[in-house]
Amino acid sequence: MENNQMLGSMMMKRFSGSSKFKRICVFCGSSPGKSPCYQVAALQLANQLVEKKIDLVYGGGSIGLMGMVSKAVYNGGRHVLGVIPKTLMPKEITGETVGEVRPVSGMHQRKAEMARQADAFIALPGGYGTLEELLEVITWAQLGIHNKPVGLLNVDGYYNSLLSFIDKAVDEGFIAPAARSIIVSAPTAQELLSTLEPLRTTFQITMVKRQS
Ligand SMILES: CC(C)=CCNc1ncnc2c1ncn2[C@@H]1O[C@H](COP(=O)(O)O)[C@@H](O)[C@H]1O
Repeated sequence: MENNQMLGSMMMKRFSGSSKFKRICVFCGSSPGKSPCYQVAALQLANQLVEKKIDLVYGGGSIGLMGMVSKAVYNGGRHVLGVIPKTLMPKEITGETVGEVRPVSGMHQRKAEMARQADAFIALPGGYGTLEELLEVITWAQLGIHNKPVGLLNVDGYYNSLLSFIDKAVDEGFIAPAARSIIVSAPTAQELLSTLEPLRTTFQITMVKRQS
């Protein structure tokens, strides 16, 4: 496709409210969090995905914020893919899942499969599991293993201390300044998605230019 044709179709998609992203991987807490603001943010993200016709890939399970996002995206008519290690499949651990469930052999395979299936990543508030998943996709971006945008939904400043820590790591020479920009943060789902969209667009244009 010619560059100007491609730009035209991108503009059409932007005005029609749909997205360049087909499927986004969401990392989030298996707990709901204490403040209702986290659950509200999870539902707002789900609504944005539905509105922009974006499908969901996530860690499976119906508990906490994971359950809220997956149910809302599924009920909104989008495809939901839950990638679950066989050991976590018993319903008493992850609860009743919605949509398509893909069993994998372990936690490492799960992350690789979630990353393979998505064309961007978003982390909502969560605990160790969410942090581990987030940091891994950032590390993979730094190593050039993927070039998919990574967004942090910084609900009510939940991730302020993580962002300050990353800035300190840059100041202290442990993270390259260029690698700081891998992670994009915003306080609302709407802002985050509109910040992530052009990142992928820019990349695609670069790819087209390289190929032509
Ligand atoms: C035994 C137990 C605690 C089960 C929790 N059940 C779970 N079911 C599915 N995915 C999960 C579960 N716990 C953690 N994860 C993964 O780790 C993240 C959430 O971990 P956390 O709550 O932030 O730390 C999710 O994005 C998910 O991919």
